[in-house]
Amino acid sequence: MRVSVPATSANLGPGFDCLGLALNLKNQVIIKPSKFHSVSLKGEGSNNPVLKDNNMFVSIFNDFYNNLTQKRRFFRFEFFNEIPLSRGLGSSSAVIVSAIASAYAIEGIKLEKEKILNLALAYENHPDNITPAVMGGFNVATVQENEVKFINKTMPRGLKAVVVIPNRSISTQLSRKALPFKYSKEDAVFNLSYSSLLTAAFMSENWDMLKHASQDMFHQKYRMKLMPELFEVQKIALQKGALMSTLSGSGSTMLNICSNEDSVALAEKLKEKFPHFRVLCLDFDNFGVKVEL
Ligand SMILES: Nc1ncnc2c1ncn2[C@@H]1O[C@H](COP(=O)(O)OP(=O)(O)O)[C@@H](O)[C@H]1O
Ligand SMILES: N[C@@H](CCOP(=O)(O)O)C(=O)O
Repeated sequence: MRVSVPATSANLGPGFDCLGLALNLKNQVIIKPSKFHSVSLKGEGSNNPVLKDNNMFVSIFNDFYNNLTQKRRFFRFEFFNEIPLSRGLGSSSAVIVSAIASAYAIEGIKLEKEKILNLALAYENHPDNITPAVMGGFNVATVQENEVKFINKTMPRGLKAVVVIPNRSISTQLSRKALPFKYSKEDAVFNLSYSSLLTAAFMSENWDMLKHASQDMFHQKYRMKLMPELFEVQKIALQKGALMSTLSGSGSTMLNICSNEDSVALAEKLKEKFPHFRVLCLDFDNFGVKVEL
């Protein structure tokens, strides 16, 4: 059985903990019944011993599998990871979502995507990464009485994401602690109005509005200060044709959305200016988690 899951970019500026979209950068796992437990890793995280010995995917998979079947069986897990860890591209959501989907699928149980999403909430209580990881596309999501309420929209082929990935990681948990405990009414109204405008821009495909609507007062400035070069990435991206440029999730990646036509030149310019960062030109993913038996 093969399961794949896309990277995600959350917040999109003002939509802290509620907006997110999926990118065509994927983690895949092949799971086979085996006499012994074994793990092989290729790609991102393959030199990290924790991922081999105490893998979050394996522990979530086992929790669900054991609960579902009451059986003790062994598996071989072959991971092919494209999503960098702790860079704000939803690596932890990808693991959570794909582990849950895998545990059911290997027993031949077909689980609705909404069910996977609600089970994933037990591991990540903000729905902005897990929703696009499950559903693909652009998503607006909130949690009501332990259920994710969301609206999903397909991303068009005419746009690309140019992501700039620094070589320094930022843990989501730690970076959430760096945010203010309280916000003023002005900041709350600011983010409410910009997040609403940004959502309307995505839903109506008014791409010229993205630049105006993607401003934020809740988290970016606090987080980007930890890596001041990110302000320069944002400035250059906007000058060189990005429709919007925001911190991806809790960072350290910057997400730049642009037209297909502008994407190569934008990526080249960012590579030239920031040779020590990784720059990828990606399509959007519109499918989300995928199980192939
Ligand atoms: N491919 C993976 N396999 C196992 N665990 C992973 C993998 N990717 C991420 N993780 C776990 O998720 C953590 C990163 O989560 P987090 O700090 O939320 O960053 P991100 O922004 O990438 O989601 C890692 O430290 C690791 O524990
Ligand atoms: N809304 C969350 C999103 C975290 O995304 P990640 O990809 O960095 O895990 C936040 O801003 O903390």
